Parts: sequence; structure tokens; C-alpha cells
Amino acid sequence: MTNTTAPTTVEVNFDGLIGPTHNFAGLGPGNLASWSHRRAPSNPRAAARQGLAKMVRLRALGVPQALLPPQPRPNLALLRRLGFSGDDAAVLATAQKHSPHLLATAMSSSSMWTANAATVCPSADAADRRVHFTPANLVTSLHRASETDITAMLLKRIFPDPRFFVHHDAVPSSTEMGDEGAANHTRFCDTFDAPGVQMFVYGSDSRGDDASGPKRFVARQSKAAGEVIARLHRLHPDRVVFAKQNPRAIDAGVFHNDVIAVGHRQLLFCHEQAFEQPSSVIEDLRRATQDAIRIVQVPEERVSLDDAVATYLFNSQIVTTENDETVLVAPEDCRRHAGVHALLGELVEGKTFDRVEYVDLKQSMDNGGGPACLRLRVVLTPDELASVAAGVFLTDQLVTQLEHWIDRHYRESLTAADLADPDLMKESYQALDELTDLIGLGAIYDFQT
Ligand SMILES: NCCC[C@H](NC(=O)CCC(=O)O)C(=O)O
Repeated sequence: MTNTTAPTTVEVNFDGLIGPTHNFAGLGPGNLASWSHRRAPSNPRAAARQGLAKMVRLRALGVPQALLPPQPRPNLALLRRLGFSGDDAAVLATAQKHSPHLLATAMSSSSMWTANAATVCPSADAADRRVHFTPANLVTSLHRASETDITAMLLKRIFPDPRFFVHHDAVPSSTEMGDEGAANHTRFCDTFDAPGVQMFVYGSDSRGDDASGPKRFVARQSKAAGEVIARLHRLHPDRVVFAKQNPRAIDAGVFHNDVIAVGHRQLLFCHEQAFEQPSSVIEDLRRATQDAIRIVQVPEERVSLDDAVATYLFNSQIVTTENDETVLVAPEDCRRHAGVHALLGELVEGKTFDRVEYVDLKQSMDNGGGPACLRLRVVLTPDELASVAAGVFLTDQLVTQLEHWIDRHYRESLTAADLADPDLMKESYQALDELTDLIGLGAIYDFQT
């Protein structure tokens, strides 16, 4: 690589920095890992270190890497709104006494999974040539729905210039318009500067075919939300595809489509059970991309739906490195599973991927969040990139600072009983206060004013 290369449009990964109150509370609807680890002790320091190490790996591959800071927890405003009163310590203590579930809701570090923060459309796809953001309403669960307002605020701070960026309100919060953001949204393109085709995947259709929906778990993403976002983001209808999730997959633990499918440039890598009608999805994608798309479907007999969910194979990230290699960044669990590991060997041999790199994200994985859940992809032209708040981009210096910051502020372990500890609240606010300074965002949270 020479440094005379002209600046190009890039895809930046915005990973959620895992917060100091990371814990396991079994809060994720239809999320088997979250449920099976409920009330297990968590390791916030290890969690944050694992997430940061993943960001460092991606940056080393030549992928532009930035972060979104954690949201303030405890969410005292939420607890007060739920009727817990008194001073801060009393609010925490009464919540713990009367509803440990609501206390955990107000302590969740779930904003780490930034694939659910928003749906983002690059300027090349929008009629007004601006980047569009719609924060997700996450209406299915209270702990996640209470992320939306802060997410919207953070995105406006980080992408402030109205010449380049449009920030929409979240889709109205109603179960018929459930929206979980980019986890159910995939964009296909040749190079990042070229116009893309966007696929909106949904589990429920408010127009009344819910009899064919999942039986065991809730469908979190609605078709209506995707339609709203496609309109707001001013996408060309010929370049938008809607695809319905297979209800059997949702019932097997595929609570977001990114548990079963991942796209990058013109490649869609998915399980054959991902969609209700795979052949019509393929046909629609072929038509919209004018046959440019390559689809690699893994059959059930190679990897069962249950094994796909258990290993999070399809929650891998696919990236193009600075040497123009296509690399799959997969959870360690895929290396440990003989069948999945063998399949990945074949995919490398067959040149679907040049290489597979494995990352240890155990703390996030135990709550149902793999590599792809932890990142929000934002495609930016050089001018757009130059206008983004610079402090959120990883640099060698920031990495060292964050490592020290985590080690200084995060507890090694947390149990459900610790969640009401007023010292944990102080530690968490103190950590975030230093962090927002470190990344140049200043005082942005209520507790800082
Ligand atoms: N994209 C991955 C999201 C994982 C997330 N898990 C959670 O919220 C678990 C939280 C807990 O159980 O403490 C979810 O299910 O939405």
C-alpha cells in the first residue's frame, strides 16, 4: 500500500463499548443464550476487554473502526418512572426488593449490540444523497426499548453535519411496527461508493398473516417498520427487497436475522432455513442486483439450525482487508464445533473466504451477541468521514487509554445481588464521565449536568 492512494468511500464499523454493568438477566425474548445464562455471574472487565480486542483485530485488518459509548446505567430515570422513589440508593434498593427483574432492566448493558442501534443507509442509495439514520424502537423488550433516546442523541452528536446526515425519529413504538435496526437489514454493493441494494428482513407482517408466524417466540421485526424506513431514507423501490424470516428459525432461537445470515458487498452467506420462501428471496435479490449477487447457502444437513444458533456461525463479520482479502471474523465457538470448522475449511478452499479469524467474545456470546451484533456498519464518503466526531475512532493511543480505563473502572465480576449496590452506580457514572472526555464528546449524559 502506498500513501498516495486517493481517499475512497469506506465502511466504518461502530462497535458498542461494553459497559461496566454488563450482566446476565435473561432479558432477551427468544434469545436462548440470554435465557440459559440468566442470573449467572458476569465478568464486566473481561467482557469489555473482549469487545475492545475484537475492535483492535478489525482495525489491524485495515477496517476503519470506531466505537459508540455505553449508555448510562443504572437508568435511574426509568426506575423513577416505574414508581421507585427516594434518593438514588433507595430507588435501587426498593427496585431490588420489589422487582429484581426491573432493576436488571435498568442496569442492562445491552446497548453494546449496536447492530440493533439503528438502520443506516449510505448517501449513494438515498435520493437526496445524504446518509440516513433511524434509531431502532426495540419495542419488544423494555431494557432495549429504553436505549432508543440515548442512541438517537449519540448518533446526532457523532454525525452532526446536516449537509451530510439526516436523523429520523424512531419508527412509532408499537408492536405492529417493531424495529430492531441493522440486525435485520443488509446492503449489497460492488464497492462501497456504488449504489446498493437493501434487504429488509422481517418476522411479522402487520397486514394479518401472523397465523403463519412463530409459535414459540415473538417475531421482533415487522415488515411495516422496514417499509417506513425505506420511505424515510428515500430509497429507490427497485433497489429494495423485503424478505420474510422462516418462523421455524425464529422458534429455533433466530431472534434477529443476523443470527442466520450475513451479507458483505455482493455476497450473502446464510443458512438454507433463514427465509420462509428462499427461492423467491433469491429471485428478488438477483433481479434487484442485476445478477451481481453471490449466494452461499449452507444446507441443514451440513449445519443444523440448532448448531447455527449454538455456534453463531452466521453472526460472523465479513470484511474486505486492506490487501483486498475477504475475511470471515467468526466466534471461537465455530472453531470448537467440528462440523462448522470443517465447513469453514471448505469455504476457504473454495475461495468464498480467503481466511477465517476467530475471536473470543464469550461474555457477549453468553447474552446472545456475537461479532456482528456488536457492530453497526456506516458507509461514508471521504467528505462525510471527515465531518464525523473524530474522538470515537480507534487509534493506538485510544486503545491503550481504553485498556487502562477498563482495568481501573470495571469490576471483575458481578452478581444479581450487586446490581443495587450504590457504589456500582458511582463507579459506572465515574467511568462514563471519564470516557466521554477521553473520546471528546464532553458532557452528554443527564448525570453529568
Ligand atoms: N444482537 C444481539 C442482541 C442480544 C440481546 N441480548 C440481551 O438483551 C440479553 C440481556 C440479558 O439477558 O441480560 C437481545 O436479545 O436483544
